[in-house]
Amino acid sequence: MAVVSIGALTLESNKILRDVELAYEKNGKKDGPVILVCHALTGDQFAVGTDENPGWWHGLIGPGKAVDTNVFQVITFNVLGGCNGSTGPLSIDPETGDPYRASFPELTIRDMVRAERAALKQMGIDHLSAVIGGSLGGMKALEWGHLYPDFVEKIMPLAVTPAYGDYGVAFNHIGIQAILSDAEYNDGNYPEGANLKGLQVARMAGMVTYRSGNLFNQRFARCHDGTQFDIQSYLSYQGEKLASRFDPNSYLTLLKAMNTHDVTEKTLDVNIFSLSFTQDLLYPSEWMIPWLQKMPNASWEIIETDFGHDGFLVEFEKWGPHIQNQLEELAVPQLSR
Ligand SMILES: CC(=O)SCCNC(=O)CCNC(=O)[C@H](O)C(C)(C)COP(=O)(O)OP(=O)(O)OC[C@H]1O[C@@H](n2cnc3c(N)ncnc32)[C@H](O)[C@@H]1OP(=O)(O)O
Ligand SMILES: N[C@@H](CCO)C(=O)O
Repeated sequence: MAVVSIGALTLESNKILRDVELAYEKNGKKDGPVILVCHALTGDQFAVGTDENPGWWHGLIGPGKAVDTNVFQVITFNVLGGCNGSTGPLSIDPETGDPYRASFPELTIRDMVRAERAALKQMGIDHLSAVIGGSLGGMKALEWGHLYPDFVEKIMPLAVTPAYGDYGVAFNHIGIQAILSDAEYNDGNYPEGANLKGLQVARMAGMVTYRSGNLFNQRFARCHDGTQFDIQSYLSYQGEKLASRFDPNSYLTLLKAMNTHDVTEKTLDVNIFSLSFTQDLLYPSEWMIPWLQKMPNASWEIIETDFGHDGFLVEFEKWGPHIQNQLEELAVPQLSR
């Protein structure tokens, strides 16, 4: 696994996180202009992956695709606080020699972006052509524009709003309480192979906000197998799947970071192109667009979809061309095509 070490990081809380590492995936044209891609809550650094194991944006990024790896280098970090190789609750706390688990310090979206800025410096990268990300990744894209407007030419925050709304905080609260009240979670010290019902319920609650009522009604149509409705088995399946691949302490860390993010009162002096998705219950366009209208250099599109919030993970043919057009307008790639 590719990992970059950045040493100690002082967090917004003033706590110091020692021996910080970020795991990453890098693809595309060697020495080409750099695009940073930011994953969502349960994503990871494998945005592209391989043909055998495609990553979550395999349909968007690749040779001749909307994010053309014949032109650009594309880097994705596993987020600070994540559980796929970057420093997070599963990492060893140098103070104790044991994994942090529930003692991992609370993070902000800004801490995550500062860590990535340090990692890029370590990798010898001193300019980004674009930062693209959805959901939590969109919050990071906004934060890149806020913290480092001279380092990045264009930010593309997708399926996001300038802060996380009360509706999102409410569902995060349900998720957090479900995890904390699970005896198997054991205050963060859960045993290997534990059946983490709390994390499963948290994912089920989350799934209801990532899609739309219309999508569920079309897809499941009240079908019943004699024991339960299909939507029930679907949600249970999604809960089990997430609990088998994700660390609950990491999940808590990331939810809390999302809750506190807020650039509502900031003016981002950077080129912004944003996508909102219809029926997004968490990050509605009705909130994002009035904020974008106050920015000096912003444009946007609204994508019609029944997927709602998860629209940024599917139906690339609908919105990929907007991303491609935006990338073609960048200053540097014109020279390198
Ligand atoms: C930007 C980021 O980093 S986030 C991306 C990283 N996260 C992930 O990849 C995990 C989250 N994944 C997803 O959100 C989705 O898979 C998407 C958005 C990528 C695609 O969504 P969809 O194509 O609608 O598929 P969805 O995940 O809803 O459902 C399909 C799964 O449900 C199962 N399923 C469908 N109906 C039922 C049912 N009634 N009962 C039980 N299981 C069911 C399918 O068998 C399938 O299983 P599989 O995933 O093991 O193949
Ligand atoms: N499907 C997304 C939802 C949060 O944006 C994820 O699992 O990360």
